[in-house]
This record gives sequence, structure tokens and C-alpha cells, in this order.
Amino acid sequence: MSTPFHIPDHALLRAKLTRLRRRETDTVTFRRALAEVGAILTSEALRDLDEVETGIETPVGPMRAPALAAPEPCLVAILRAGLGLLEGARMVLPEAPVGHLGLVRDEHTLRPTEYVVRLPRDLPARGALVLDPMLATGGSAIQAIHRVKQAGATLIRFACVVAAPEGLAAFRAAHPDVPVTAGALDERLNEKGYIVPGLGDAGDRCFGTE
Ligand SMILES: O=P(O)(O)OC[C@H]1O[C@H](OP(=O)(O)OP(=O)(O)O)[C@H](O)[C@@H]1O
Ligand SMILES: O=c1cc[nH]c(=O)[nH]1
Ligand SMILES: [Mg+2]
Repeated sequence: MSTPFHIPDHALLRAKLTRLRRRETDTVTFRRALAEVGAILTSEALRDLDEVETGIETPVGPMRAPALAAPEPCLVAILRAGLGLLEGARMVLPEAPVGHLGLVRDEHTLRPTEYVVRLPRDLPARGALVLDPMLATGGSAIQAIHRVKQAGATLIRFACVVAAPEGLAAFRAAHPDVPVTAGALDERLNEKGYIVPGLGDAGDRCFGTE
């Protein structure tokens, strides 16, 4: 099986991504755009959730109407930058339980170190959408999905804003069963492991710590 990879064809998504990429975008604008992109990517990543038909009454009369067949999936944010996407994701799924995975990449080895694991109890029953703006070498996302699987989830999806070909290939090799929804697939990684052209350090830009 090969990981399904989907870039939504949406003018708003592209325009908001351009805002995120601009060097001069300030922290407030960056954070707002990241949340908006989080809402769009969450909707797109979950567009194929199972539905059932149910009988309802509108103010005008009865009808058969679609509803979700199962409780909403959990949202899992990879700290820190995933918190920016989470803000928008929760607008779309306000009732979803939220998990946090703290991962930070060593700037020399580019390997992630885990510093927080806090996952919802009903992850196995609900499944999860894991959120991180950047899929660079793929190390952080691969580790995060590993943790979510370890916690018992089988139905897992991953959403990111920008992916690098290197990271996508590594992710596909590690988790071929996990579909990826992304805002864009960029050219490559540079010698420091940053995505080119990318948008810089998503965590620093979101939290004003540059
Ligand atoms: O695919 P990778 O090579 O693992 O790189 C991607 C990771 O790097 C960034 O996090 P960072 O380590 O900078 O932590 P932060 O969000 O706290 O800034 C980003 O948010 C991803 O989690
Ligand atoms: O380009 C990149 C790569 C990793 N992490 C980021 O925040 N940006
Ligand atoms: Mg960072």
C-alpha cells in the first residue's frame, strides 16, 4: 500500500499559504492564517468520514439527512507549531478530544526528541487526525504517528501545510497506511533541514520566538 497524498485544489488555501510564506508576515497575521489553513486542511483530510442517513425535522418539515456514522476523530497536535493548526481544526471539530505530542528537532542531527505525550483515552475508538505544519525530514511526524499507533489507534490521518519530497518519502515508507493531506509539496530541504522555499520556522513564526 502507498500513502494517499492529497493537495486540496482550493484558491483560499493557496492564498493563505502565500501569506504564511511571505517573510514580512508578522506573528499575529501568521497565527491567524495558520489557524485558517488548519480549518481548511481538517475539513479536507476528513472529507471521507463515514456517514449515515437519519430522520430529522426542519422547521418546515421532515427529511432524511446525513450525519456522521461515528464520533469525531481525535485531534493530535505536534508541539509547538501544530498548536497553530489546532486552533482552526477545533473550529471544525469542536467536540473532538485533543492530544498533545511535544517533539523538538535537534538542529544538528535533525532527529526529534520527545518531551510530552498526552493522548486521549478514546484514541483507539475514534482514530486521529495528527497536525503539524511542516513535514521536513519526516522524523517528527513519523515518531508522532508511531506514538498514536502505540496508543491503539488504527484509523489515522496526517495533515501538514508544507511537505518536502524527502519527508514525504520517509513518511510513506514508515506509515504507508496513513493518508497525508498537505497545502503544498515544495522543492527540497536545504543543508539545515529547512524546507525550500517553505515558510521558515513555523514554531518561531507562530509564537514570536524568532
Ligand atoms: O520533519 P522534521 O525534520 O522532523 O521537521 C519538522 C518539525 O520541525 C518543526 O518543529 P521544531 O522541532 O522546530 O519544534 P517547534 O515546533 O517547537 O518549533 C516542525 O513543526 C515539525 O514538528
Ligand atoms: O522548514 C522547516 C523545517 C522544519 N521545521 C520548520 O519549522 N520549518
Ligand atoms: Mg521550530
